[in-house]
Amino acid sequence: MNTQPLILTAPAKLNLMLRILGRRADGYHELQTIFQLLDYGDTLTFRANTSGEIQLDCPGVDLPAQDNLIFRAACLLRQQAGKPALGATISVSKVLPAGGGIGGGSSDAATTLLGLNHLWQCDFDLDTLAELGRQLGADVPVFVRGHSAFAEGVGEKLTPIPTPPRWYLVVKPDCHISTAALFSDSRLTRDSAAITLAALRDRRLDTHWPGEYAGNDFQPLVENLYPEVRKAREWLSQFGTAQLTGTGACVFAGFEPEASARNALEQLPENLAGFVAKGVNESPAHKQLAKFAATV
Ligand SMILES: C[C@](O)(CO)[C@H](O)COP(=O)(O)OP(=O)(O)OC[C@H]1O[C@@H](n2ccc(N)nc2=O)[C@H](O)[C@@H]1O
Ligand SMILES: Nc1ncnc2c1ncn2[C@@H]1O[C@H](COP(=O)(O)OP(=O)(O)OP(=O)(O)O)[C@@H](O)[C@H]1O
Repeated sequence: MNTQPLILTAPAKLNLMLRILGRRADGYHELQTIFQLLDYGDTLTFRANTSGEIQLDCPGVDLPAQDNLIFRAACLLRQQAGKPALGATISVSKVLPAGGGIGGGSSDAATTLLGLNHLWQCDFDLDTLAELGRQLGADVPVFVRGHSAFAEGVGEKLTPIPTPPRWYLVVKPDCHISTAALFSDSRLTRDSAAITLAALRDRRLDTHWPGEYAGNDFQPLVENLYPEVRKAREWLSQFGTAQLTGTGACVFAGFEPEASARNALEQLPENLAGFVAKGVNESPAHKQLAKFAATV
């Protein structure tokens, strides 16, 4: 066991496009999406021990510890390792809004699997950790694998895909959207045509990529149910194409250079929250973990 403290960033994601292709017999939906990882996220500090207890300090997440995805990820990993004496203290500095469509809870869970797998010396490979992650949520595997990617299935069939260097302004309207409620809404469009990975790859990686393939099938329904999301998107549209990420509530637009994004952030109306982040092809958590493994 490695008892050194390990500090990792749990990055946010954006869905640069999202198509709902259909509903499976188990109620889950077949999707196509592009996950864009961001160089911005929650900070998790892990300390491993042999107390058999997982202690979590996660201010800002209003849930009993046993429901927190971080706690659930740690317990699932320990169970898979078959070593009940494994323990850890985990403290979290939370910046990603829950119910934002930027995958904060999912990313926290994935980062916990990666961090404790290393400290506890479980030595599970990424395939095993991604499968454990899938049991916690459809968005967890992409954060485990740590690459911006084209995703199919329920979001777990991942093909890494390079994305253009770009900055994003992410805006959070003041509302919380339940992913489960949206997926089960009878008004949701579920019959989009599939696109091919080849079609995406054939497009030049210019600043507008993925161009005509952008868009999000949740957007019309979300904007109907939550007028504040439509207003936020309309405000952001003055700077370029703006769209919903995941099931919302956040909307985003791409910028180049960084100063343009920061300039737009300064003009953000008071009733909206927002942040600027860089789109990256590799997760900051993976980079930090590789550095830690090399130095400790
Ligand atoms: C909308 C996205 O954020 C796009 O990245 C994801 O598809 C949602 O992923 P997530 O939040 O990790 O979702 P989960 O926690 O696995 O599931 C929440 C609920 O959403 C529904 N759900 C989720 C993913 C999916 N492909 N089909 C679904 O129908 C299910 O009813 C599930 O009960
Ligand atoms: N560590 C955590 N951080 C945030 N939310 C958590 C956490 N653990 C459990 N949750 C629960 O998970 C729900 C979804 O969290 P998450 O931050 O992934 O939402 P989201 O950004 O809308 O996700 P998605 O993009 O997958 O729709 C929250 O509403 C919260 O109740």
